[in-house]
Amino acid sequence: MQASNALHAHAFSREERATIYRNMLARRDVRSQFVPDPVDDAVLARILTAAHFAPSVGFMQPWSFVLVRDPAVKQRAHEAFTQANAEAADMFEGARREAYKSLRLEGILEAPVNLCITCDRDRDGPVVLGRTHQKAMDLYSTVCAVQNLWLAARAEGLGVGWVSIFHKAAIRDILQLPERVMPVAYLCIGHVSHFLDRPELEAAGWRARLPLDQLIHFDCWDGASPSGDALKAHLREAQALATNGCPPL
Ligand SMILES: Cc1cc2c(cc1C)N(C[C@H](O)[C@H](O)[C@H](O)COP(=O)(O)O)c1[nH]c(=O)[nH]c(=O)c1N2
Repeated sequence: MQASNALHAHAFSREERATIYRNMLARRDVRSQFVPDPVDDAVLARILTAAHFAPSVGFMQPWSFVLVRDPAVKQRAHEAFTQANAEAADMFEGARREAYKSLRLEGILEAPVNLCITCDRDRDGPVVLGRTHQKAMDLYSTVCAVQNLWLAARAEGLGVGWVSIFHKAAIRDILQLPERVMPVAYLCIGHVSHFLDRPELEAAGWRARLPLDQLIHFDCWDGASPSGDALKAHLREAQALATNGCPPL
């Protein structure tokens, strides 16, 4: 009993854990459900703070945040999306192309706030602890900041939609980013009429969520584990709960 108490000493309470999992399960990529109500600066400050407290390689904190509220800038971003999206549609064949064209893949003009999260590739000089052998670690760190913001926004009742169908050069040009600064995520942010209970691409029949138990490997890619079946049973159970929006507790 003592050992068990010690094991759980640092865990959040069951209720708190349920809330954290609910946050992750209820987060959605939002494109069509934005409403025009403005986003309060205090709320924006909170979700940006969540982003800023993300992990980063060597504590590099390579991110910056370009907040876009000017309709003219949004308009330019939307035009850049429209051009890239037409090119994207042509990359798919036949029925898949038609299906692609029917998808809504951005909410740039409707979302009251657009936010580009960038990565300054030189922020801590040429040699960064933890990034010595894999230069992309600064980009991965920036994506951690994106995810923090996305989850905090969901907790605040704000929708976030990530738009990546752009030529990077177009976003760079529109936002006048310096050469060393990479646009990592262009996000549309705002209050929503509602949140969908599953991914829009799943609901549209574009792609289904994969079974997690088939994505687990033991010790190496083709490895088997004597206790693997037990873990896989837990995974199936947890995924079934999560699929129904229930915290897997
Ligand atoms: C790096 C990256 C880039 C994009 C996305 C996500 C990520 C992580 N997603 C959102 C994506 O389609 C969505 O996350 C999945 O379909 C799963 O849905 P939920 O996020 O769970 O609602 C996305 N969605 C979209 O409509 N247009 C886009 O350009 C992109 N780009």
